[in-house]
Amino acid sequence: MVTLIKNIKKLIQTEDTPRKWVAGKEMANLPAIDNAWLMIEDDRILDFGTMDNCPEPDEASEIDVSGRIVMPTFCDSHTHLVYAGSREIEYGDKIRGLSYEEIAKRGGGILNSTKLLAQTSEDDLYEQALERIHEIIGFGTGAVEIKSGYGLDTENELKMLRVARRLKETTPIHIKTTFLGAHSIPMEYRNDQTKFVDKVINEMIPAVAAEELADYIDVFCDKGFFTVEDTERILMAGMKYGLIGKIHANELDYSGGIQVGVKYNARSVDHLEFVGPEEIKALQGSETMPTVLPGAAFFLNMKLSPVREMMNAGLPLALASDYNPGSSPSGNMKFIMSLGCINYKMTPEEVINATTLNSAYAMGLEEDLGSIAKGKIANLIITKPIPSYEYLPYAYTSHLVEQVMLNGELINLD
Ligand SMILES: N=CN[C@@H](CCC(=O)O)C(=O)O
Ligand SMILES: [Zn+2]
Repeated sequence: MVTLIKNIKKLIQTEDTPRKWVAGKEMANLPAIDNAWLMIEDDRILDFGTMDNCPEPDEASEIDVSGRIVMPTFCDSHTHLVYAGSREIEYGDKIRGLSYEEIAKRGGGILNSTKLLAQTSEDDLYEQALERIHEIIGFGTGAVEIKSGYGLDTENELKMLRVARRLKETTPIHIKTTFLGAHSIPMEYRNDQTKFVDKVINEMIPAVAAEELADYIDVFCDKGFFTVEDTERILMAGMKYGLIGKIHANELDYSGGIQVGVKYNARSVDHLEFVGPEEIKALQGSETMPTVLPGAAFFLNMKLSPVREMMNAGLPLALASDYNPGSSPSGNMKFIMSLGCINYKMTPEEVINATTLNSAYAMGLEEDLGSIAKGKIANLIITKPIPSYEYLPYAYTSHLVEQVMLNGELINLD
């Protein structure tokens, strides 16, 4: 089946030669074509160009999008969107002055979600997560990474990852899964953290691998959570089963998480509030995507990651939502772009690069998604009529996504 999208006001993030990512000063450039057409065959992009050269295929369904911008869907490379219930009670505690770490020390935070998850059936968990998947597709997300990490025992970690697999089988969004058994230390292991790490390595990882439930392996390598040594052991164990690293690093301190991630060739290191010259040096020349989570820093009112320093040092940068019940209860990537612009002083071009091509790389999907290029999967956002692409992060609470196409098919967003 051929589809021709005509009269596109601006087609953005176009590519003639495929790039794996955009780095440093290049992030300020956003390739685009004014007054464009885009042709799709089945689920892939066939070709694109300017309207003065628009093809007239015999049999094609045509979509006229006058006044609208077309761009690749967002790739959200860091979420925890399979979770049970919510944590708005803690939200009140935070407002009254407790820090994220203090709440965690008391057995709240992640462990609250662990308790709820254990009481929730797999079917119920699936229904809750499915609603979030529909929500984020409506926001224009076409690919999402989903972590486990609220199970913290083998049975419940598997439950989370089976739900993620079922979402992959039953929805059109592209899903990558990450095993995050080392997300928090359960209360009963607080006096013997090594024993818990042993359990992750000897029991959980083999069980996850036996069912082929994960693409990546993650560790919360930070102050009060897992050490560099723990992280190193878990990464090595996961890599034996073909799992690639994707590390929670340097959210709460200079944890060494970035260095250990790079050492084991992690796909990404994420959060990155605490980044100095040594961390930047470690990332330079590596294949690891620095990924910042503006939603979590905003919601927890944290120190901001030095993104300008990283980009000035020639690094690429991705942004993701971190959709989760504790530190970022939103998967709205357009709002993430706005936070990137407002709080981190990134330009609209930089945030679009960070939420499309670079975040596709951060989840291993850059060959298929993240830009408008011949042969890539036709995952597209068609905006409402808007004056410019800068208007997207600028109008920070307006819903500007009119249609979403996934795998060449328009999605019913009702
Ligand atoms: N920082 C660690 N993990 C999550 C938070 C999970 C939670 O609080 O439920 C994050 O990425 O922000
Ligand atoms: Zn996270």
